[in-house]
Amino acid sequence: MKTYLRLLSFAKPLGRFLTPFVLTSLVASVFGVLNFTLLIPLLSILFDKVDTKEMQSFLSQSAPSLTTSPTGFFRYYFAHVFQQYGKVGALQFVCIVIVISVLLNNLFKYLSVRQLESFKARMVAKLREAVFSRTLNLHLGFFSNERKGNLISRITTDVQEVENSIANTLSAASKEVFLLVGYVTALLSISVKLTLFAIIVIPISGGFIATLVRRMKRDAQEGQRRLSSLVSLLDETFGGMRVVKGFVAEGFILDKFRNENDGYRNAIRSLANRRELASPFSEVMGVAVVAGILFYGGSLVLSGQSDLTAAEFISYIAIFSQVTRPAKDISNAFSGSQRGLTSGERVLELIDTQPAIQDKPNAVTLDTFRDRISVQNVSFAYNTDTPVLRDISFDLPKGKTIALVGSSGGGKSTIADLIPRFYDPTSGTILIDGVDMRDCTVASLREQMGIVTQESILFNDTIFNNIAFGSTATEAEIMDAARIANAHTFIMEQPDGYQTMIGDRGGKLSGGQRQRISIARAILKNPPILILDEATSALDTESEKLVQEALTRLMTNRTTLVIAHRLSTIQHADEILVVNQGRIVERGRHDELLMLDEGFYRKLSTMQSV
Ligand SMILES: Nc1ncnc2c1ncn2[C@@H]1O[C@H](COP(=O)(O)OP(=O)(O)OP(=O)(O)O)[C@@H](O)[C@H]1O
Repeated sequence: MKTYLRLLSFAKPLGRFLTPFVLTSLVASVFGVLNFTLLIPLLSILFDKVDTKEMQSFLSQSAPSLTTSPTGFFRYYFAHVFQQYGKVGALQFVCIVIVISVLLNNLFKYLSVRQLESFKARMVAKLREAVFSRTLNLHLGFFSNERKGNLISRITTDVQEVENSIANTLSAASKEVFLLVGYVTALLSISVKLTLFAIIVIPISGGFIATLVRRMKRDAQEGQRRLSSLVSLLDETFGGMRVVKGFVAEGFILDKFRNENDGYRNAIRSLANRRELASPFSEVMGVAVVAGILFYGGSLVLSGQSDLTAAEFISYIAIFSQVTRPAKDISNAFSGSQRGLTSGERVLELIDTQPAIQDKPNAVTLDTFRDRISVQNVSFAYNTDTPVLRDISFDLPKGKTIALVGSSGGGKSTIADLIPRFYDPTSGTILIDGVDMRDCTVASLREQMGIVTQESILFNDTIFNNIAFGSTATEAEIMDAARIANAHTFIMEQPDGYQTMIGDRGGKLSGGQRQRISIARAILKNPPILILDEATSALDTESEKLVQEALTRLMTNRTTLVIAHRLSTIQHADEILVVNQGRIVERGRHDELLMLDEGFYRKLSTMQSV
């Protein structure tokens, strides 16, 4: 119930949608109930014997109001018509009333469905936006621990599932609830005793349905888990198609796919079986209850213990048989909603995840970078107790370049990730212009920085928009940035120039071109501090030269922390930190480090033959 209410609250303001929906559904069900409540007694009067006493008593009354008793209202006029126009006229009256009532019933049903549809669409759109916006604001570490496919399926299929089942359930249940209330009121007005008997008998089926629902929830959870794995597998496969083909790994991938697909199929089959079981079960129970009422009530009428007339009893049974349909629909809707509820819980869980990196209540805004970044005795561990960085200290003064080098897995990228606060140190502090970074707003801190990573992060959009990346830069500014990044020439050679679409993740461009677009983006942002993960190793000599040139221009007059893979590119760095197994093992300028006998840097340089 809590999950339901939270999901519904996304469609705020609820009153704007629910009030007209409730009103139209209510009117629709009044007309729906009216048909059945009127039909049999009136026809029985016509075709059976004319209950003149009843007619007389109706006619002696002043006309009852439609709101206090719709049946009384119509019976009164029926009696009138009957007296004035005879049986055929009265029959005509009944038929006209029924047609009008069905017409109004359907008109209001349509109006209520329209309200519900707009409510549903609003709820789902808001929910999807809320979950995406929360995900965007989560800390980077969250994304290393969570599979991408799992996140994608929460934002797409799970939200869809909420729409399909919860909103549809709400629609079915709410409409049927009014109908049910209408029928039960009609039943109570005919016989309280019989209705109480029915109310006692009906909940017997409740226990069975509850067990079934619990099992369905388990199946739904398993199904969603399998579907997430499938989406992850698709994402990984399509993202790495070149490798899959190069390693002739299609069979291996297909086996993995089959495994997840079969798991999903089994969960869904079991869920569907149980859902299908719920329906016939409630139908049989419904019929059994009707038979029970027929026997119990019929015995009372036949033995004269009840003051119900035969017409009233038949009318009661006719209405009661109608009760089972909305009751069954409500029970079906409830069992069918389990999948949507499971999905809803997955979506809400993501919405409730708190980012590990967020602004403190009185965080200060950094307007500019004036002096230096000081990393002081910093240690860091990811999710385990084993530290990845131990006691790291260095200063990055304004306008200087510090390079990080060392063996793979030593901790260079981790150090670079601490500067824009992608992670916070486990111990130690990082100061920017003397202020602890944790006391600054995350956005203003990151505003001071430009990041160029090994992997160019590009979107399936135009080159122009990929360079602008949300900024309101003019065409001239974008072109200037592209020129400095050595990208203008190749961009102009593209079929649509700056308006060329570059495909998923920039797939229609070469590696070097992608990097130069990333560099142009950083040049356009023009941040005082630059964090650079050099990725020249994957490029050919010509491309490398262009990229290196672009990087050198980007670094001019900036404060730079660069992760260097080739020592040739950092010979002029102001300080080089050699990182090994999470510690800074050597530090100094290029020439100084080369002088160290048995030094780590010296060994690296021999390996790269600088
Ligand atoms: N998200 C993560 N979760 C857990 N451990 C991680 C994570 N990222 C990196 N590590 C571990 O931290 C250590 C340091 O990794 P890091 O990427 O900082 O090294 P690196 O020096 O940049 O390596 P390379 O030069 O190969 O990129 C490695 O042992 C790595 O396995």
